[in-house]
Amino acid sequence: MPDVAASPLPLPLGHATPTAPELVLASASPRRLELLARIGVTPSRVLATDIDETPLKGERARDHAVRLAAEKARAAAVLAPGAVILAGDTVVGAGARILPKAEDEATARDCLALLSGRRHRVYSAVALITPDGKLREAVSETILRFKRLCDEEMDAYISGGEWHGKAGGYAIQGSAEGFCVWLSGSHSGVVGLPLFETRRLMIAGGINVR
Ligand SMILES: Cc1cn([C@H]2C[C@H](O)[C@@H](COP(=O)(O)OP(=O)(O)OP(=O)(O)O)O2)c(=O)[nH]c1=O
Repeated sequence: MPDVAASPLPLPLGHATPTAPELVLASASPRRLELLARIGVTPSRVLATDIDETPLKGERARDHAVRLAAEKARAAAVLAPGAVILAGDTVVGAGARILPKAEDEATARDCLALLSGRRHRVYSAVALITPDGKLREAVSETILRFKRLCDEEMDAYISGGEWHGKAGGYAIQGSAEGFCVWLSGSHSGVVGLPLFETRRLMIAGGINVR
């Protein structure tokens, strides 16, 4: 009969060690929580941060996403010392422009007009701070092309409200996927947390992930 007591017990998923530090998700985005659950990770706490998300002069979309994810993680680390902190940031870039997070209809409409019939990129950055203070960072880049949108399509999309609070004024996880001719990169990244990069960072940080 095997010596059951001697065999190591599997650690609960999403935990670092048997005396695991708590895992804090530094994000108010419900999408990030749902995406993390898909790789078996349940944070012990969710902490929304309030950082200035204004792009720096001349800042590129990729650099902006990486900087903001790190700033969110650092802000949460101050509030939860000794915890493992995970943060993310998703930025839509069209040409040299960083598109805003749409908080009103006019902004969402401007974003859709810019994205209509052309390619754009979504950068989704993830930052992990471990209790030793080390910051690990990763970013996914996804290229998407939307069909040319007619006025009726734009009006219907705007009245549906899915754009609210979303970078670039759309949510690929909703009806906007019907506008997407193709995408190349990370679907989870576009939604808010690139799961391949996130899982890799967590494993590098000593977190047990499915
Ligand atoms: C492009 C795109 C973005 N988004 C979302 C992901 C992010 O929640 C949001 C971009 O804003 P973020 O600043 O990345 O995140 P947030 O403000 O929602 O949350 P927090 O700063 O507290 O972490 O846009 C979608 O849900 N679907 C999409 O297709």
